[in-house]
Amino acid sequence: MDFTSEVELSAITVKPIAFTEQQQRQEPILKQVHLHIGSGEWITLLGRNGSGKSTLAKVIAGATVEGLSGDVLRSDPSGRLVPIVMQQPEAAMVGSTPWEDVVLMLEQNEAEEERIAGLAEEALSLVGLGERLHQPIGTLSGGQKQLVAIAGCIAVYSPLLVLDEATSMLDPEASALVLEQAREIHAKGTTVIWITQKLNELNEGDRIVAMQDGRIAFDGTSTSWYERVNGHEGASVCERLGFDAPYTVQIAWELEKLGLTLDPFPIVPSMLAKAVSGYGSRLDA
Ligand SMILES: Nc1ncnc2c1ncn2[C@@H]1O[C@H](COP(=O)(O)OP(=O)(O)OP(=O)(O)O)[C@@H](O)[C@H]1O
Repeated sequence: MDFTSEVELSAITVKPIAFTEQQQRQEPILKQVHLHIGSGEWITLLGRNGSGKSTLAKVIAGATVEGLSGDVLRSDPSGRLVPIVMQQPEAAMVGSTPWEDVVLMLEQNEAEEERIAGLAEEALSLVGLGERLHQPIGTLSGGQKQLVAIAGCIAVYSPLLVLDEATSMLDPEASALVLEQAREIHAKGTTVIWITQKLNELNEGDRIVAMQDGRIAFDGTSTSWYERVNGHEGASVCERLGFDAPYTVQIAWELEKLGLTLDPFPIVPSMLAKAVSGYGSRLDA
């Protein structure tokens, strides 16, 4: 496939659909959103309930969004819709088994008929469902259903993958597995928009885009997301936007208060362990 997945949003505004007089007076769902998504980027899109994340995801995916104004530029000349992996994958599933579901998705995307069976099997094996190709969908766990949805995106070579709170209904183990699969697909070159409210899903080097009241309130690195201006409590963007930082970050902040600044700032437990052990060896020297 010879297309890339650059997306450029300029002055995007989405007004609520006016059903009632009260809704007519509502604030726009998205207000003057400007965003450039480069090919191969990983973007973690954060925001509280109702901040506009799903609406923005639909705009990025190229879905029809009523009340939309502004420019959406996609470098994919086919103009085809980007599949969105949702919170509840059942809603988008059409097949009765993982294999059937991915085959139907390939057919919808007009894949070459003789390649369909092989592509479906390959994509499902890639996400670890090679042994469950013909297991009834209803008997799969929530995490396995999400993996079927991801396999569908892999099979149709979507250049852009949008996952809208794909782990919100999953236990920690299944969440980690789904996130790991998305990270692997990204490592192979796919652009990924990972929508979440869980800060323990952030990683070093992620670009964070945070929504508040329909606007982009922050666009920067995961490190600057947690950076406390002059070390003051409550002065990070994370705290100002009302998010609870994970324990790793809270420990790093506590150490900062005691005068111990860790470099690089730890986002995940393994980084904290490494930073602390490095500090210990400096003390020994
Ligand atoms: N078609 C519509 N007409 C009127 N209001 C809408 C419409 N679609 C969404 N909204 C409102 O716009 C706001 C943003 O919705 P959106 O689903 O984008 O938020 P979100 O950040 O994804 O929330 P959540 O995390 O709860 O899924 C919400 O207050 C929602 O009720």
